[in-house]
Amino acid sequence: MKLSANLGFLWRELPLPEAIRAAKRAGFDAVECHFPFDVPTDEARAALDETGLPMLGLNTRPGEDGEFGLAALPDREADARAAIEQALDYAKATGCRAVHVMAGKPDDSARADAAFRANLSHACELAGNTTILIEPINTRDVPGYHLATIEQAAEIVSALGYPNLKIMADCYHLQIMGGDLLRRIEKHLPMIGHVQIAAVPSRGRPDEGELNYPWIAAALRDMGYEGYFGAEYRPDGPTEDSLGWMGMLQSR
Ligand SMILES: O=C(O)[C@H](O)C(=O)CO
Ligand SMILES: [Mg+2]
Repeated sequence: MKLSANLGFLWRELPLPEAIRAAKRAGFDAVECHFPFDVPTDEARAALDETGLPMLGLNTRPGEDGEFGLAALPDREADARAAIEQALDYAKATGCRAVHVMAGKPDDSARADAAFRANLSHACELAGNTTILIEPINTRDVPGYHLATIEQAAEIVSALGYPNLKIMADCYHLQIMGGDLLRRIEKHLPMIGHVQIAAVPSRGRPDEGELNYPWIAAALRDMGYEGYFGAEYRPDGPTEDSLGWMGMLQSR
């Protein structure tokens, strides 16, 4: 299994270039991050080139004061598109493969849906070779988030019809929002651009909690998933001390 370190949660105390180097030392095959925009692109790029790790993804900026994305906020089209353009520019300058367009927590869900689809279309048309990801996020952690289920994400991907629009299937969120992980991932497999993992319910290291990731990873591989598994969990101490689970997945 190919493993990616999510540097929004792992080694988050380190500057991004140092976190990339730490991920390499620990044996990860790739990295992904959340909001790298304060780090000059040439510094991030230099660490990626030096380590040889691909950067799989980054997020559009979340907005202000507890906002969790902008793309589904009616009347915020200019802010949402500026965030998309900033993320795509950063991705292109660093060779990052995907941009996760964060939806946000709108008040009016019908207008929100129209705004989200229009902003995603804009993102897909600008993106070229960069993949655009949308991620269902559980509403226990983020009440009011516009995109909460894989079924909702699949309907949007299918309706918009862009080949570079994919779903980020975060097993932590999917398990909380209905479970039945394997069947639901298998049903939507051609639309899935990336998979993330963490324990449920703690969001701790993937060898804790109610999900059996070695088994899930082998089942996903058998059904044809060839991508990486992004470790997006919160270590309960230094990241290096939390990595005992890696061998269990790498050997599958
Ligand atoms: O929270 C998550 O699961 C994400 O993957 C994310 O990118 C939001 O920061
Ligand atoms: Mg995630």
